Order: sequence, then C-alpha cells, then structure tokens
Amino acid sequence: MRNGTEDWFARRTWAHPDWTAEALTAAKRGRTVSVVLPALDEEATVGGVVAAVRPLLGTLVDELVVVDSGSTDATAERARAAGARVVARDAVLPDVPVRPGKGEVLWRSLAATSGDLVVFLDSDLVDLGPDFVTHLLGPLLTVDGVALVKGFYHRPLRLPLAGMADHDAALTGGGRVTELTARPALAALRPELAGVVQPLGGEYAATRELLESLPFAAGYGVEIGLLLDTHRERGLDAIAQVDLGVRKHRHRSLRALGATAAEVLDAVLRRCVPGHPGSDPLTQFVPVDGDWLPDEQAVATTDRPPLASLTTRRATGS
Ligand SMILES: O=c1ccn([C@@H]2O[C@H](COP(=O)(O)OP(=O)(O)O[C@H]3O[C@H](CO)[C@@H](O)[C@H](O)[C@H]3O)[C@@H](O)[C@H]2O)c(=O)[nH]1
Ligand SMILES: O=C(O)[C@H](O)COP(=O)(O)O
Repeated sequence: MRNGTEDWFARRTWAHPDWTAEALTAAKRGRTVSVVLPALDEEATVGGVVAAVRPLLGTLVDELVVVDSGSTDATAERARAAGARVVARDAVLPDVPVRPGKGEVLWRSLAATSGDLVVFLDSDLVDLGPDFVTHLLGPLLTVDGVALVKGFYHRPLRLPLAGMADHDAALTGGGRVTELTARPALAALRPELAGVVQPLGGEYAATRELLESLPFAAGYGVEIGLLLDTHRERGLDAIAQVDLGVRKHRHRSLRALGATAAEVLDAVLRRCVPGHPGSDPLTQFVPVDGDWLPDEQAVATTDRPPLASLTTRRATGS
C-alpha cells in the first residue's frame, strides 16, 4: 500500500469495534437513522435480515425500509410480516420511469426515507451478526469528518469447490467479483483505495448529505461508484471501515457474476479513465448440445444524477 493509504488504514479501520447500541443512541444527538434493504426476490432471507435489525427500531434506528426492486415472489409479504415498511421502487419518484438494477433502488430509497444517516444492508444475508448496524454507525456518530463507512468481514464461499479444502472455502473463498475484478481495478486505477477491504460490500452507512450529492450507478456498479466518488469529492479521511465478523449470503452463478463484474468495471472506467465510451453488452458463451452459443447480457452503464440536483431542479422548475 502507498504511504498515505497505510496511514489511512491505521486511522480509519476499526478491527475490533465495541460500540454498543445504547452508547450510539446517546451519541445521535438529534440525528436520525434509516436502515434500507434493497430486495429482489429474496423471500427466503429478507425476513431474517429485518428481524436482526428490528430490536434497534425506536432507539438507534428510526426507520427500517425494504425497497422492493420488482420482486415476483413473497419478498414484500415476508418483509412486512417481519416488521419492515415496504416500498415498491415505482412508488418512489413515480414520474421517473424505473430502470432495472440495484443502484436504481438504492437511489430511489433516498427519496423514500428521511434519516440523516442511511445504512444499507443486502437482503440476501443469512445469520448476520446482531451488531452489523450498530458497528456501521459507530464512526459516523462518533468521529468528525467521516461520511461513508464500509463493512468488512470474512466471506465464506458456501459452495463445493474442486481442489479446495472445505476449511479454506469456508473461511475466505467468497467475494469472487471483489477479489478478481474490483480490488485489482482499484489497484490499477485508484491505488489510494487499496486499503478498502470490501469495496463492493452491500453493508455500509453514509450521511444523507453525502449520498444525495453523488451520482448512483444504475446496476451493480453502485458501490464502487459511491466509493470512488466519495474519495474524489471528500478525500480518504471521509471513508472508514469496520470489521463486522462474518458475512454469509446467497451465491450467484459465475455467469451472473460475469455481468456484475462488467458493471463494476464500467463504473470504475467511467470514473477513472477520461473519455471511456461506456461498455458494450457482455458476450458470454454457453455450451448447448455440443456447441458454444454466444449470449449477450446488457451492462448498465448510466448513472442516476445526484438526488440533490433533481430536487433542486424540481424546486426551481428548471
Ligand atoms: O436489481 C436488483 C439486484 C439486486 N438487488 C438486491 O441487492 C442485494 C445484492 O444483490 P446480489 O445479487 O446478492 O449481489 P451480490 O452478488 O452479492 O454482489 C455483491 O457485489 C455487488 C456489486 O458491487 C453489490 O451490489 C452487492 O451488494 C454485493 O453483495 C440483494 O439484496 C438483492 O436482492 C436489488 O434490489 N435489485
Ligand atoms: O462481492 C462479490 O464479489 C460478489 O458478491 C460475489 O460473492 P461470492 O463469491 O461470495 O458469491
């Protein structure tokens, strides 16, 4: 790591966070907190994530919202039954036509919530620790100048893998796009961010003021886009990271992760390489009856503008 990044790592990494919900509730001093779970067909897991956050509702957390990304399963019902407010993505900013993708629902979630601080959690997590939300809020509530807090964790790969002993995969095999695309891309194009352990992690917290000032990449590029833009606009010291223990989630296929990687890379290139024209659809090859058939997957390559600019345009009628 470069010197400045090593210094940042030492100052802005909490490897053994010990904030309690009680202490942080006292530290809020009038600030409010929204927890947002984006969810697309997560009926199996969303109730568990909501249940893990629910005990904090009314003290550290002021609102708990699942933003439904067009699910066709029982995600909304399960989330509601577990105690969340559920908002359909097209009910937020109803005059703005919906685009697909994760970044889109996170962007809309800002207009559906009001907390001064916003915590995002993926809704495909399983067995998440009770302190995920508390620890993500620690630096925001107690350290001046911090605007974005990323979680980091052990990431077990809960899939059978040839050639890998169970205990290796169980400890560190997960985060394939993180390790094979995101971190190498940052090392090449924004090495100051090489100390961020989980640049893609879906568990992070930020000030509303920061989030509303930044563009949101439409698809899976949203996390790395927010990280790069926070660094560019506010500097390294506005970013912190906190060890959350272990993160387990629902794994997607390598093919699906190829499209995620393409969106992550596109978001990096658009921010780090002037003149990048935007990526083509991703061609993957699928074996069918002894032949290899090309299959094109769309790559989301556009950003939503900062929500604050939209609100200003509406207020001034421009
Ligand atoms: O169109 C979408 C796609 C996903 N999701 C939700 O977003 C979360 C994360 O999606 P997932 O498909 O599980 O992503 P991962 O394969 O786990 O991708 C990792 O890497 C992505 C790229 O940075 C991040 O967006 C993810 O948070 C991070 O977990 C889940 O709750 C999904 O239900 C939506 O709400 N709408
Ligand atoms: O963050 C990532 O790299 C993706 O979520 C993939 O994670 P996985 O390899 O644990 O499925």
